[in-house]
Amino acid sequence: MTALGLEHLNKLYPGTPAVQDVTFSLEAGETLALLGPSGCGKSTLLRLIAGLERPDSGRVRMAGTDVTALPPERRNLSLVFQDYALFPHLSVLGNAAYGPRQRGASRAQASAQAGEALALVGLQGLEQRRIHELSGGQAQRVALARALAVQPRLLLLDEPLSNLDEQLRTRLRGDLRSLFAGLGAAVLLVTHDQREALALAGRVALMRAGRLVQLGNSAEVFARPATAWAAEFLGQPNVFAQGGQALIVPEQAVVLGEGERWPAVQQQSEGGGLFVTVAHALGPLRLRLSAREAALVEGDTLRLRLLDSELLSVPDDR
Ligand SMILES: Nc1ncnc2c1ncn2[C@@H]1O[C@H](COP(=O)(O)OP(=O)(O)OP(=O)(O)O)[C@@H](O)[C@H]1O
Repeated sequence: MTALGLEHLNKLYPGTPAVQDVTFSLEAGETLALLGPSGCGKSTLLRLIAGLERPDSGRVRMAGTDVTALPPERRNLSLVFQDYALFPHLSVLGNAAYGPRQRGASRAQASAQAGEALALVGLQGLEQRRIHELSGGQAQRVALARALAVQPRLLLLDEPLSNLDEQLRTRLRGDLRSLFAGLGAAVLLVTHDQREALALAGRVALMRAGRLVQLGNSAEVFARPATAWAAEFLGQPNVFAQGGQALIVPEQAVVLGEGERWPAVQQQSEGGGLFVTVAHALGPLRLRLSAREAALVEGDTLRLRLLDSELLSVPDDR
């Protein structure tokens, strides 16, 4: 079932088209990551979906119903903010029970739903703690539990792991993936971290200056960026302008140790491996070589061949 449908959404702030003609849909049980640079409109889009902002034009549908004119509390969704926005004066249980209470559940019913949600995120036993007695990762889980306690059909997460250190992010990423898989709700996750998008979401939507540039299966979007800008944003180092188009040279297109000999103009050791810039006819080709591949560098030259079948020709929109 389609949990969320966006149709030609537009939102203009004075001087800034924050969201432009965005259309896509999200199925129940699916996780989609919204990815893009700072200021591209990710949070605005989330706020439009949540009902915290009204679009200038376009429609938001949830489970087939037009909710464009409905306030946030009537949309059957939960939003987890970047800073969690927990209530410091309430206990962990109080925070998690807040949503169900707001929606009219009895005290006992709200506690039961909160308890279930806290168990889902692995916080049993901490129900009576205050927020300031928690670690960053635990606070993040309380925010999630608070969102889950109302059993929403749609879960919106705005950079949920951005305040955590790298180690904790990696651990929570794994937890979130299995949590989402068991939830049955549609999940829309805003991030600017590509690894997070890949780890958590089946599909990725790539946004630039208010517009969707590409939307598709996560692995597919990373393997086949639709444009030169998308390729560079996703971390492809080798994107060359070529007759109005752009040529992407992915790692798997480069065969080392055979073919023509090229100058290796810059070499920098890095953790056993080697970063090399090769002065190729296409332009400076940046390669990251393993220790074994680095042995193929002969003084200041390197032989390599490009596999035509692995090269991608895309519009140059940089
Ligand atoms: N209330 C507002 N009034 C005016 N302009 C705004 C407002 N909110 C956002 N903008 C502008 O709209 C654009 C999109 O902002 P938005 O916060 O949606 O981007 P974002 O992709 O979420 O960025 P970040 O990753 O930095 O959070 C930006 O240019 C921003 O400056």
